[in-house]
Amino acid sequence: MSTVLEVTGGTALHGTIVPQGAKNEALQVIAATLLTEEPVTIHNIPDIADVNLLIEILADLGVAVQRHDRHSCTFQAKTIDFDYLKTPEFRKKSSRLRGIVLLAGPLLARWKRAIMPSPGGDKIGRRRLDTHLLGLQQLGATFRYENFYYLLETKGLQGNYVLLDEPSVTGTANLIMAAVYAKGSTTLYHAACEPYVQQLCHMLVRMGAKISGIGSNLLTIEGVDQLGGCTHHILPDMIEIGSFIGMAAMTRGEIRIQQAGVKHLGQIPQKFRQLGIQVLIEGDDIIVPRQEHYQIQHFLDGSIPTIYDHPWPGFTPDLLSIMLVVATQARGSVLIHQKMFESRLFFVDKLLDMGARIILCDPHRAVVIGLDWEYMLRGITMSSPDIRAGVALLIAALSAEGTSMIQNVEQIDRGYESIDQRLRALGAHIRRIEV
Ligand SMILES: CC(=O)N[C@H]1[C@@H](OP(=O)(O)OP(=O)(O)OC[C@H]2O[C@@H](n3ccc(=O)[nH]c3=O)[C@H](O)[C@@H]2O)O[C@H](CO)[C@@H](O)[C@@H]1O
Ligand SMILES: C=C(OP(=O)(O)O)C(=O)O
Repeated sequence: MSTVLEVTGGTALHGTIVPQGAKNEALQVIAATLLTEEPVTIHNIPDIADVNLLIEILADLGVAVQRHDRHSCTFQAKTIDFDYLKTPEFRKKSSRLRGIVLLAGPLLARWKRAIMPSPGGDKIGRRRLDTHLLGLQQLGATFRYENFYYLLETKGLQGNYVLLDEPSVTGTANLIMAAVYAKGSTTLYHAACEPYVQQLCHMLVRMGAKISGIGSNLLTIEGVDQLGGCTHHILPDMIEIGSFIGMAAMTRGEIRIQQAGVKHLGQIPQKFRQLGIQVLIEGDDIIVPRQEHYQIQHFLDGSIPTIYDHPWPGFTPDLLSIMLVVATQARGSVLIHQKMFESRLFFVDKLLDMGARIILCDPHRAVVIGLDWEYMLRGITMSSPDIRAGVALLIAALSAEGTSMIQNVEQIDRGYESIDQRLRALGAHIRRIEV
């Protein structure tokens, strides 16, 4: 048995939707609950497969997890069952989750040893862990590869100056969580500074950590002896918000995205505007009004625009697949350049089958020549290769004429909460079927 989404496209989406809490923030802050023996309560946790799996793994490790409702939990990490980290069960679970790498920093900081297994997550190209391991080494850890994991140990972490190899998001989070207990002062330069890393820092400060430079790529952390409990609220998921903007445009509908955390969205609204989509801001809501056509904006010199990813405050790589699919019905052409990951654009083959005009130049670049509704995409059967390509295909299916079947829905469920149910409330013809 497998789950398939059956989508009959061509219906404009209408109504109001509230974004879920951010997946990538949730993974960081839930891992950070390991840093204290006191209770930490987290609100606005998205009810999605990846986050639920991390919570399950913490419970397996011996953390007391109390669920208050679908989106709130209290975690209390008094002790940890280290033997569990070497079991086949842990190996199996960790191989389904990228966020598992986030346990290394807190475990090392509090218990002086940790395991970093070969993580799961999206298969979207090489995803190296050098920044994590070399950074932790500079804070006084040793590491060696054993079987399916890196074993990290320390006699006591020591503050240091660490110039990160690249501004890795989870790498920065790991180093911050290790440095809060390192002796003396740590400087992290070339650090990732996206809102979810900032949120982690704010939470740690509320727990008693001393961190300055939050929001910049230069963080200074003065080690402390102990952290206490706190309450934390997760931001809205910016990738989900971008996905809803794309759905509104591609179905020629009108959507209000409520409580979107507008000031944390960085370049996202302006990049959609570059595709010609109206993105209106009203208080903390985003409104995408109905538009018959959207015209891609040229660069000032009149040249064809490029939309590419870049570490924050640049444009997130996780929305490029969505920009690409939205461009298929724009007026004009755009080059989509996915710089960070080399296997994320292959899903365009399915869009070609649906009738889109795209030239895949190489694994990183695709030129999209917008159809401007000269004709609609056609519904087909397709498989979701990764979480964001999966949603891009879902957007294409919602826009297309006829019925599409999207297989491998587990990929979408990793990061989007009850997506079929929530889209039905906006008028989509979508149902989840077991085949
Ligand atoms: C669980 C989680 O939080 N996952 C996110 C996190 O993954 P993750 O933390 O794993 O991603 P990293 O930030 O480490 O980098 C992702 C990839 O981009 C490459 N790279 C990174 C920085 C850079 O300046 N140049 C460059 O090429 C890296 O080599 C790596 O292959 O950040 C990624 C980049 O925003 C997002 O796609 C993931 O959704
Ligand atoms: C790449 C992503 O997720 P992960 O890092 O969890 O694989 C993503 O969220 O787009």
